[in-house]
Amino acid sequence: MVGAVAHAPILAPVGERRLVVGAAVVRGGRLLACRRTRPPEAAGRWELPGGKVEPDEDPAAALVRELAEELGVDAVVTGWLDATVPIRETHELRVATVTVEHWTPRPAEHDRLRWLAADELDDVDWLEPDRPFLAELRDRLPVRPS
Ligand SMILES: Nc1nc2c([nH]c(=O)n2[C@H]2C[C@H](O)[C@@H](COP(=O)(O)OP(=O)(O)OP(=O)(O)O)O2)c(=O)[nH]1
Repeated sequence: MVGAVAHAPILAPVGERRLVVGAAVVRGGRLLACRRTRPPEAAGRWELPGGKVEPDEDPAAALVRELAEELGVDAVVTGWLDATVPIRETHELRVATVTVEHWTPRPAEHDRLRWLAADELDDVDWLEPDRPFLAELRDRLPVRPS
């Protein structure tokens, strides 16, 4: 038994992990998805713009900072989705809704941006932790007439 305990993975409980914040930016009824370029194992995968919250940093302030750094836009956080989703063993993802008044992005870290309608959210290869948020995000987007 001692051996089994010694070899158990050390998983930090949700809440003790370092927080990563992602932004749900919606314009014209579509959600912004960004394609990563690094690290190699995540390059080509899609995510919400955002990043790691620094120690003692307010999560909303961190998201505003990340959107300025990554996209060169000035964002306002308007609310948070309910879920908190683990990222590997060390981090956890929360997602906020944001508004961006003047949308003139200068992508500094992503090689492609896409605006996805409700029925297109499954068209890109999202990072795994983002997938549990898609149903709630889809519900917030208008349904397109078929
Ligand atoms: N930004 C962002 N990161 C995500 C999402 N989903 C997800 O699993 N992640 C992961 C990818 C990375 O392992 C981690 C965030 O790292 P990052 O590289 O984007 O953050 P950062 O700019 O603050 O990082 P750093 O390189 O300066 O340390 O969280 C998402 O929707 N947005």
